Amino acid sequence: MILDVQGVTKVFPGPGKSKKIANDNITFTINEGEIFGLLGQNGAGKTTLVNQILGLLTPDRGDIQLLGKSVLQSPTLARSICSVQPQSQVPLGFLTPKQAVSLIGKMRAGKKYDPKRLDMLFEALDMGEWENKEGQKLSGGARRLAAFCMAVIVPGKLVILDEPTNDVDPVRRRYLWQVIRDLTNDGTSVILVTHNVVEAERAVDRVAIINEGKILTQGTPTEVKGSVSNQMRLELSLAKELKEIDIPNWALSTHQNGSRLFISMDPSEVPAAIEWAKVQVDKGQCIDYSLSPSTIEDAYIELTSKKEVVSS
Ligand SMILES: Nc1ncnc2c1ncn2[C@@H]1O[C@H](COP(=O)(O)OP(=O)(O)OP(=O)(O)O)[C@@H](O)[C@H]1O
Repeated sequence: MILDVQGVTKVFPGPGKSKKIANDNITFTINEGEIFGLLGQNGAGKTTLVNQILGLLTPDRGDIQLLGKSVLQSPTLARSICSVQPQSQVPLGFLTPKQAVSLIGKMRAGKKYDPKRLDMLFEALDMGEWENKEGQKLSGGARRLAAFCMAVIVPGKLVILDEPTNDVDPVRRRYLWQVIRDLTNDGTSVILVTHNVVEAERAVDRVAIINEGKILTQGTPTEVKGSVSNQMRLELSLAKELKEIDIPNWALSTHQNGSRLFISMDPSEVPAAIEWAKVQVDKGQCIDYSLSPSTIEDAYIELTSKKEVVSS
């Protein structure tokens, strides 16, 4: 086991005399070679948790062990075991991605630094057009990829990636997921912090959904899908001017996000759902629709809207 988080609680002072429980009795473990997703909305408590794993914050209760040693007793432990890509952009200034990544590589590995790994990473992520450009002149996506390479040029046993695909184009996202998966082949473990549940579903071995400081559920994507795993979902793009839409009685649950309406149903209702969706398009109520098996996003919405503990 690479990481063992047991009952971690972190409370911050809030406005006045109030308190903010950022992490509430969080427990999970990560095995060698595993990609573990930490999913949660803004303010769920993900960064607070990561900062405690890195020894940058001390838990009020609980313990965190890296490779069997407590981070609390040895706050500098994380430096030798973890590498991190932070959520915020890394300022490259006048450095080119190549200079920045090789600098980090030499700092971490010293004489053992192998420049061939940089070439391999840049090639795998198709970074040729940016590698010798000044960092401050690069797009957000290019800088994000450079920051990823800085984190993994000499990867620790645990690599923590906070929203690594933000601003990255869809083609390079795919390359990035492949590089992340390749990292695990030699036993490196990865924590992927994200709000992008759909992407996470494809990439992770196990996942925990965190909401208001608590882990609501954790397991493989299939386990986490749980109750929704046998459902289908209809997604509608509603017409802009639409105020209300009558929800059909076969709907098991609905969720609206801006102009996107999601309706879950039993698979036996698929013909009725298609018929109903066509009528909505004909009436101009919606622009288009799609039907798919329920995803981890549906489970996430169901869990976080109930705001109750399902398992831990
Ligand atoms: N130093 C602090 N002092 C007071 N409150 C804090 C502090 N750091 C975090 N919080 C609060 O704790 C809660 C969890 O914050 P955290 O940054 O861990 O969430 P997050 O899941 O990482 O969010 P995001 O996805 O937006 O980065 C939030 O309500 C936040 O306002």
